[in-house]
Amino acid sequence: MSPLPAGYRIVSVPESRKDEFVAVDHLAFGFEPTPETLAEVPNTLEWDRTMAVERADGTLAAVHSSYAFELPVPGASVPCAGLTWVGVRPDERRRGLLSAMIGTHFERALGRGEPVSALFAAETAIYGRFGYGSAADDLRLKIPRGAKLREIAGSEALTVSFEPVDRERHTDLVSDLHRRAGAGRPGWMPRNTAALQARPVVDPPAWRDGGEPLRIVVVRDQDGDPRAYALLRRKETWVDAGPRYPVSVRESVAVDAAAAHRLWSFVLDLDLTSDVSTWLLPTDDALVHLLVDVRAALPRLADNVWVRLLDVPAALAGRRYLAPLDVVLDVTDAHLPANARRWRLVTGERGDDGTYGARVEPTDAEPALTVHVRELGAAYLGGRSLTAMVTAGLVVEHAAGAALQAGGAFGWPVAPVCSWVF
Ligand SMILES: CC(=O)SCCNC(=O)CCNC(=O)[C@H](O)C(C)(C)COP(=O)(O)OP(=O)(O)OC[C@H]1O[C@@H](n2cnc3c(N)ncnc32)[C@H](O)[C@@H]1OP(=O)(O)O
Repeated sequence: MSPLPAGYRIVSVPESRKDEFVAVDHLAFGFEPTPETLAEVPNTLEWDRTMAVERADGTLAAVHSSYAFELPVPGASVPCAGLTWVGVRPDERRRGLLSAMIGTHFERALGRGEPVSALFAAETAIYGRFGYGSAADDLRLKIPRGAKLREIAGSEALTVSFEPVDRERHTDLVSDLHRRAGAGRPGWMPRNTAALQARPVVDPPAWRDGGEPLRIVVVRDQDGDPRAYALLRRKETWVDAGPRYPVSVRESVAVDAAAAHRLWSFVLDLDLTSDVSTWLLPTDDALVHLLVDVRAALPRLADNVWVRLLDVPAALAGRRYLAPLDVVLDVTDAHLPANARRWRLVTGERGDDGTYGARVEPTDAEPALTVHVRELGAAYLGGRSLTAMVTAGLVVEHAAGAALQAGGAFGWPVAPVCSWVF
């Protein structure tokens, strides 16, 4: 992708070089965890997927790693390299180190048979140039205490517990409910290792920003089975008019509407509090529909997961489509030339769930759409409209109506999101 400075080379990083690796990331991100935090937070790196740029003197100048994920996509899931821990020493910036690492990352992911890569972007300007497209938004709300919810039958019968988070007791509960609540949602990345499963329930004091230790609200049915949780903390705040504690929700999930109603009825009515801030909710979360006055919750969108199609035909054939489609796409991709050509995507028989699989083959036929691999990545999870991209001038439509038809097939009724940052 771009040559490294003379004497620099890309190397694998074994666990024995963990301290060197982590030190580069701390320099790049400008933070230094306390020994207490380091001891408490599990290291999630997969060492056979952890790489660095080494200088001629053997020291590390830049690092990255990836997770072996299975990315939920519309109606299916595909192997995915979850790019993470990208950092370049501040005194080595803008010399092409990231570009070289991205080249290695693509090559290794393709070698492992991963047709897709995904990431959370520290800054939005970084990854589009490498063909990653912003594929989902998440919703952030700041809901006034006591906000009214629409009534949902069955909510009253559910019980609620509120307790300190305990890693031993709550890891499995959170993992299991997270998986169940997100089933069928594109982008809902499973936390597939013990270290990743522990992440949501660890709570070193340095992460509390003056708030209380992490608490968990659990909603259970009459049999005692968990149906929803919220991980949250309150921050003691007194003003002349009285208590005004803000509540910050780290993660919340519910397996059905009654559980969501019971959960939010409780969280929105905690004593001493003034408002509840949510994080990384899907844009179609049940809460949006339950709130009587969603405007008062000051909804705000932020870019969520970014997706890069590494192997275009395998990636496009790896998901389902909402409508029959026969379309020729002229794909542009400056970094992975094997993708840069015309592809014919043809859907097959309608499946039992009403959706369609597809085969994707090279063709010389005239294209209906010219699309950069970045925009294809953005549309891949079904949450971005190809028609809107034509309107914005990012996708070129050669045949009238092609974007409407392809967009209808690529779209998906469940909004994509990843509920946690990897
Ligand atoms: C998935 C994740 O882990 S996200 C975390 C990313 N890490 C961080 O944000 C930590 C702090 N920043 C860094 O470590 C580095 O500055 C990085 C990783 C963002 C960039 O690394 P560099 O080695 O400087 O990038 P590199 O020199 O390869 O730049 C490639 C191109 O991207 C551009 N670029 C790189 N970073 C940025 C940025 N933050 N904003 C805008 N453009 C950028 C460069 O200008 C260059 O453009 P050009 O090709 O037109 O000349």
